[in-house]
Amino acid sequence: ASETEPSVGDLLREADQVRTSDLARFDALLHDLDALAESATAIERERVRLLQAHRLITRGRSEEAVVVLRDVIAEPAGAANKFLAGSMLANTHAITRRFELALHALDAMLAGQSDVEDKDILHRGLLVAAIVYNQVGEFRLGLHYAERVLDDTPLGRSRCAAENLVHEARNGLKERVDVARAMESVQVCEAEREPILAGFSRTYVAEMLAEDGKLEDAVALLEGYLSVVERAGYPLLIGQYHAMLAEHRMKLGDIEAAEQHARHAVSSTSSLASALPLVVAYRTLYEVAEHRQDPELALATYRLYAQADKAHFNDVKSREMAYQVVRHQTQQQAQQIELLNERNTVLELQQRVTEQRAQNTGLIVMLLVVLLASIGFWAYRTKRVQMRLRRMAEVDMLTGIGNRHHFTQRAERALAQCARAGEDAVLVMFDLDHFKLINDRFGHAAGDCALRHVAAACVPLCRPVDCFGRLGGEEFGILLPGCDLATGRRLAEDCIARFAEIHTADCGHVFEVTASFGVTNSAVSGYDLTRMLSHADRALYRAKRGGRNRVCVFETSLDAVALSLASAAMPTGDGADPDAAGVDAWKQGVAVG
Ligand SMILES: Nc1nc2c(ncn2[C@@H]2O[C@H](COP(=O)(O)OP(=O)(O)OP(=O)(O)O)[C@@H](O)[C@H]2O)c(=O)[nH]1
Repeated sequence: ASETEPSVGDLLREADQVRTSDLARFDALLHDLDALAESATAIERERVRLLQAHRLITRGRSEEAVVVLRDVIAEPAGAANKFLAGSMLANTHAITRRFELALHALDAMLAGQSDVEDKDILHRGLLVAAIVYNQVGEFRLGLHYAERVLDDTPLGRSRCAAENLVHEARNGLKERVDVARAMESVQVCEAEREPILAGFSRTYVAEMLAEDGKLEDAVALLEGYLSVVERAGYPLLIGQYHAMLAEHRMKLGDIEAAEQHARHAVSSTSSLASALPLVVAYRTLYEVAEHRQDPELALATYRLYAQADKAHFNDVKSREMAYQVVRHQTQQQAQQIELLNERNTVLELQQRVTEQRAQNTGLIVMLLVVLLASIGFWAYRTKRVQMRLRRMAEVDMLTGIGNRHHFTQRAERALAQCARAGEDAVLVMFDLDHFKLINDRFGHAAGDCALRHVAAACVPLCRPVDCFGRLGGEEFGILLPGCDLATGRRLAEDCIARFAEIHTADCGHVFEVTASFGVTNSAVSGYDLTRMLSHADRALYRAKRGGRNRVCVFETSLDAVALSLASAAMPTGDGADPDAAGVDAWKQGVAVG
């Protein structure tokens, strides 16, 4: 059964075809479509609504139709439906002579034309545009839209309608209508069974014939078709045929026929107070009365002619005015939109400026951060270099303890502090025993290794306030501020004990490391470092002489001999410490010996 049953699409197509020609069938189809609403798509259901609106229009219920059409335009299921609804709305307003509304509807409809793919629907809209623009006297626009339809070389009814609209527009523009083309469109319209449109096409041909002085031909053409036009039953067209015939007959001197046609024209268009045929008909009747020298009738018909002419003129002007009003409104709207757009642009620019400013601030902050980071980095690098340089200047690279220069500085400061505080300070000085032998036997690297062991063994015995340094070669010094002689001696003995525990296997050879110690304190030697060093050195020398690997405390009675011997052997320089100079000379003598 489903194979024979027509689909919603089929029914829609048929309803569309018969909507103007067969109202009974159209109603039946709408009824069927209503029943099939469930199986229809949203677009199809909407198309049914548009057909229902069409039925309302044909029954004179245009107000209700307008509500439906506006509804579809506001929320369409598809672009084509929106366009179709727009064209129907414009047409409805034009039929009810609300040209401003019609023009607004057209503007809205034409804005969506590029979205319409269905050519038939597009042509329907463009034809409505041509009709409305011709009606409001904008024949250029009428011509444009009618020709756009013809550009697509449409068939049948669309071509017939478009051709007629082209002729109407050219006529309105006072341009010549192409007679051959008008005759061709007559045939197209007749083939489409559109007697009214074919009839209008003939009026354009007749007009051109009359313009060329071929009045008889024009009359023959119009009269030959008059019965067909009368059967078609469109009052305006019937009126126009009779009015034209009346005018031409009058010119040909056929007064009786002219009067008859004029009266027919009046009777068929009497309900259309502003129709042009009425004007022509009354004018002919007036001319007939004049011709018959009937002043009373002439005056009466002239009055009617003047009235009809005024009504027609007013009608034309009001339609033209509608166009101007709408254009003005549209322009105003466009200006308002432009104004708003400009305002938006200003706001956008302002926002961009604000953003740019924020961006710039961010950039500056970033630059500052980068700058601070690099300054910080360079400060850190410089500090590190400084620290390295300082360490290099203060530390003995072989043993890692303070060098002689640093030892001297720290020890002098500590001694000055002890002097101020009236505290004792003790200096321990030691020299490795037979170090030359170690070097000679095991090599210089083994000697270096032994020096590192010795320094490392002493470090844990010193307090942070003690000054421990390598005075040169294999000679070391430890200054203990705030300590007495006994403490110094104990420290020296602890050192001896620790040296005895040194394992030199990691130096490549196993050998013993011992040292000889000389100790003095500030109570005996004073707070002068050079003097203390000198005294400690002398005690150390005694320790060497006494058999090495031992501690000797400076004693003036024992060590003064050496001092005076050294003083005598060594000439003293300007301001030189006699004690210190003596020790060095003496030492040199020992080394030589
Ligand atoms: N490996 C090494 N040897 C050094 C270093 N500084 C000095 N010497 C050596 O230490 C030796 C010191 O020898 P001397 O002053 O004769 O004294 P000694 O051999 O220790 O004998 P006494 O002091 O009398 O016990 C010299 O041979 C120097 O070359 C050093 O940094 N590394």
